[in-house]
Amino acid sequence: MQKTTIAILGAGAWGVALANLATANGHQVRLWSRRGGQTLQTVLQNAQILLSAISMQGVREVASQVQSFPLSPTTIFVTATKGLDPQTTLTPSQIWQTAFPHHPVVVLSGPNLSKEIEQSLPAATVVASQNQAAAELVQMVFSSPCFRVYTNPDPIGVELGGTLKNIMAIAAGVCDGLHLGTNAKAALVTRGLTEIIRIGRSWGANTETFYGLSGLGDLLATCNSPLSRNYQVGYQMASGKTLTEVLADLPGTAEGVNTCRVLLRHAQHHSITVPITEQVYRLLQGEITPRQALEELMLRDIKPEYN
Ligand SMILES: NC(=O)C1=CN([C@@H]2O[C@H](COP(=O)(O)OP(=O)(O)OC[C@H]3O[C@@H](n4cnc5c(N)ncnc54)[C@H](OP(=O)(O)O)[C@@H]3O)[C@@H](O)[C@H]2O)C=CC1
Ligand SMILES: O=C(CO)COP(=O)(O)O
Repeated sequence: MQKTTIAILGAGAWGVALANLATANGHQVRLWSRRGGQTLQTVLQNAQILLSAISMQGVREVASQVQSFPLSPTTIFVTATKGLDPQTTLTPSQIWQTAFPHHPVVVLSGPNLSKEIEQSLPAATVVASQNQAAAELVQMVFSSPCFRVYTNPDPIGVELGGTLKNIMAIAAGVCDGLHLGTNAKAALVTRGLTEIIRIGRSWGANTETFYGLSGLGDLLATCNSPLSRNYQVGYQMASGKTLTEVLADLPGTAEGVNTCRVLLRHAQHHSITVPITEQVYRLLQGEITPRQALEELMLRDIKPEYN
């Protein structure tokens, strides 16, 4: 295929892994981070694709910095961040689309623990956009024998799957840290998916998307792997550490901590029932212990499975 010039913003674990995938396919990749040597303007020059793998906390600020530089009108934006903006509850793709209303925006999300991808272990992901041609171009850029990329027409569903599973991964870490067994874990992950779908639908996402790679797929990966930082937050809190202690030693970003706070506000505002998110929130706030969170979930009013 034709070689593409790609600017990747964010040189953390995920930005570097994605840069390596595109470089291995022969594309010209420039990586930017606020600590790096190259200026943002240099990195953006002639970029056909601008991929953001910035942590949520920096997305709005970086999007506004990018607005001050000239870009080709056909530049495609790709967002790989899994979070929600604390001030606006916007998703990263909504932030990029608002800042660049005339450019195609593609969401890249899936069960993609970067440490495994760096080892060239096989993985699959999803690129989702309302602009099919843009999604197909990004699919070509990243596809390889060890990285299988699917397109999807539901960007908000794909993005929310990756974002909301981080809260469930914290809960799954607690479940494993307390040694509650396989039945408990299966119940938690399944009810977690129900909660994700309930929230996702209120955002206009398609239910079907959450049964795919970016929903169930990422939920399974993150809830079952000690490589997940979000899982580690829950696991280590269940072993008695405080959130501050866990975060002090955590390599990289655990977006679920911030997402949980933002989401709870959104759920309360829209009257959405989010029992797991609520308990994870209270645990992160230090209001309850992991055991109390478990009791709260087990002792809720009994009800039909679906309503
Ligand atoms: N790692 C993984 O397995 C995966 C991660 N993701 C998602 O990708 C995103 C990044 O994750 P990951 O790479 O692991 O995280 P890291 O913590 O490793 O890297 C975060 C990156 O964001 C940058 N950043 C943070 N805040 C700002 C800011 N205010 N302004 C500019 N840059 C900023 C950091 O810059 P600096 O180094 O200067 O601090 C760094 O380059 C997260 O949303 C995560 O959920 C998605 C899929 C897989
Ligand atoms: O999103 C991820 C895997 O798909 C990475 O999970 P963590 O951010 O919990 O490490």
